[in-house]
Amino acid sequence: MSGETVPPSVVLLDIEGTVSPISFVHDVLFPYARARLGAFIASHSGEPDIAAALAELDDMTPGAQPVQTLHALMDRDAKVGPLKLIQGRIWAEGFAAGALSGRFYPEVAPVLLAWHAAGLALAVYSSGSEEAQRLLFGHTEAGDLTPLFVGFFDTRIGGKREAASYAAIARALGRQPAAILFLSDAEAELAAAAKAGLMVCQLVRAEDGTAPSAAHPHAPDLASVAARFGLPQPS
Ligand SMILES: CSCCC(=O)C(=O)COP(=O)(O)O
Ligand SMILES: [Mg+2]
Repeated sequence: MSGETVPPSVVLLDIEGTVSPISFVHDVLFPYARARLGAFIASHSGEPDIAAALAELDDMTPGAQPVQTLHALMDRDAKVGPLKLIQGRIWAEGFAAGALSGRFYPEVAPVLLAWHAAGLALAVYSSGSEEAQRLLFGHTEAGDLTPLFVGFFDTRIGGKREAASYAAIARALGRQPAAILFLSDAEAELAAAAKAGLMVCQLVRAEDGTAPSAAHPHAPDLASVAARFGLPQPS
């Protein structure tokens, strides 16, 4: 362990660019949802959560067709609740049909299993909806990894660039912020988490072309995070 004195007891994980390649999210998941938005809305608009999401979209762009608004939000990769809810519901159908499965970097499942076996608490914080997070971790090549996690947090707890969101996650987990290590590829998210008192480490994935931050420690994969923060390695 270099520099750090007390190893974390909780690891909080981002998804895109941290445990899953950006290309999987942008070239597989997003197009899958985009191609099905119209049909999904036509057949689910009467469901209360979808009706509420459509009303939120209408507030954003009054009078516009919801599919148009969703396309515009997707074009700028907006991390907003109604889009993430609808994407998650479309992915749920894809996972259920066997058309989608999760893609993770190869060391992720073995490292998470080792951390869990050693008693570390694991949690997820992603812009993807809680439902989508559970689907992804429920359909990995190593099987269903959802039992490894004590919490799945999405932007309903707050934005990922807001320090208050990380303080709220610490409270929800019943832990001190300083006991939590947050892993993300995004510098603005790491800055917000550090401001809330969490330990942070940036994942700089070669496949994603992540630019290393000068402000935070960084590592190329989860095994290197383990080495740096005194966490267990897979056997
Ligand atoms: C099944 S998770 C989908 C990920 C997603 O929708 C997204 O916007 C990625 O955001 P992240 O916060 O994980 O970088
Ligand atoms: Mg990310």
